[in-house]
Amino acid sequence: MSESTGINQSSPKISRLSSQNSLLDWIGSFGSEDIGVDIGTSNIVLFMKHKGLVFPEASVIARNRMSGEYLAYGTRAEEMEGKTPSEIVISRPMKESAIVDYNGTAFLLNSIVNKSYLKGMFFHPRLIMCVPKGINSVQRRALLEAAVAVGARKTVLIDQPLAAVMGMGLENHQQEGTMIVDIGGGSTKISVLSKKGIVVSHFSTESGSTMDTAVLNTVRDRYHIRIGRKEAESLKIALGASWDLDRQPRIAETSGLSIVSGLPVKIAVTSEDIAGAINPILYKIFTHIRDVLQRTPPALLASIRENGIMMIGGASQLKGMDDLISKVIGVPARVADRPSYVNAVGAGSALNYINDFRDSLQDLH
Ligand SMILES: Nc1ncnc2c1ncn2[C@@H]1O[C@H](COP(=O)(O)OP(=O)(O)OP(=O)(O)O)[C@@H](O)[C@H]1O
Repeated sequence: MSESTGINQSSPKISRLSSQNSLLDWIGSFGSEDIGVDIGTSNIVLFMKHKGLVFPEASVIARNRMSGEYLAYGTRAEEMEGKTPSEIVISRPMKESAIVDYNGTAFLLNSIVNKSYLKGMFFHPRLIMCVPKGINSVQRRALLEAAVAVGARKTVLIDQPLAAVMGMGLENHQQEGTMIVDIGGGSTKISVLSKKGIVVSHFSTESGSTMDTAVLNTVRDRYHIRIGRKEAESLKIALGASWDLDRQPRIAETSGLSIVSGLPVKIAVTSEDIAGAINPILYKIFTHIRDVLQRTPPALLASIRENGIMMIGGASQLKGMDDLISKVIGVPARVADRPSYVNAVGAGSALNYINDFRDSLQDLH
């Protein structure tokens, strides 16, 4: 069970912050900033109270294998992938929406905050961080330690679906019977909310990244060509999930290395190939959606049917995915505006109530 905060917009839960009047809080408030943070497997998105949305950075770091020294972070580190000598390791500190490299996550977050804000001597921001519903205590601690590394003087953890409804601008009374399907780079999170909070939720590891792996394997097996993850991602984005809807053949070109000749080659991949690769993943996601609907209290089902399924997360933008969900599940589905940023925007909106929430950093002591 998650220990993170359930935020109710119209009547925020009041549990007074004991460190609110502390000396550190007072000193830290000078020239400081409140920041909403969404650390994802693929991207980190920040929302700064005084600046708004910060352009997302890839959740990637570059490190020297021997010395352990960090060399780059974010999109710059991602661009180095496959182009560096063997002593430089490019890695993702998050896997399947969980922290797997604690120091790497702290370095990444610290670097992005520093870049976005000229860190002063007394820079001690207050953070609201999104967490998947049901996060375990080890992951919770890891996130709080990353917050400490940034010098945070207060940190509030907010369940992602609650951040999402705020990010979509829904008032508390409008969230009754809302179903959110968040298909990200590392996981799919499905939640149903009532006015009181999250009623049913489900977490699974089907994701944009597992789709990329499936595309990569299909191209290797079918065409005997080895392509990179970026190429697989581009094919997924270009051809999407619409084959199952209209059976219109579409093609996209990609380049890779022939396994037979060892030479670089260019090939055309079809939408049918991509459907063959990603359909087993999509249909698992549909099964999870059905399971969640079956566990949803009947009183909320009518509102879900009326409101439709809200899709967020980068991979919800897969071409045809909304129509496919509508057709298979029988409930209209639509993709939210800026689906990759909704959680961070929601955490940013929650900053207005930050004084009212308990400081999770207290649990570290
Ligand atoms: N137009 C698009 N069509 C299909 N997939 C897309 C598109 N744009 C981005 N994606 C995919 O979205 C995924 C990243 O989504 P997002 O940034 O929401 O993930 P994340 O928040 O980092 O991950 P998570 O929340 O699962 O830990 C990647 O797999 C990427 O390929």
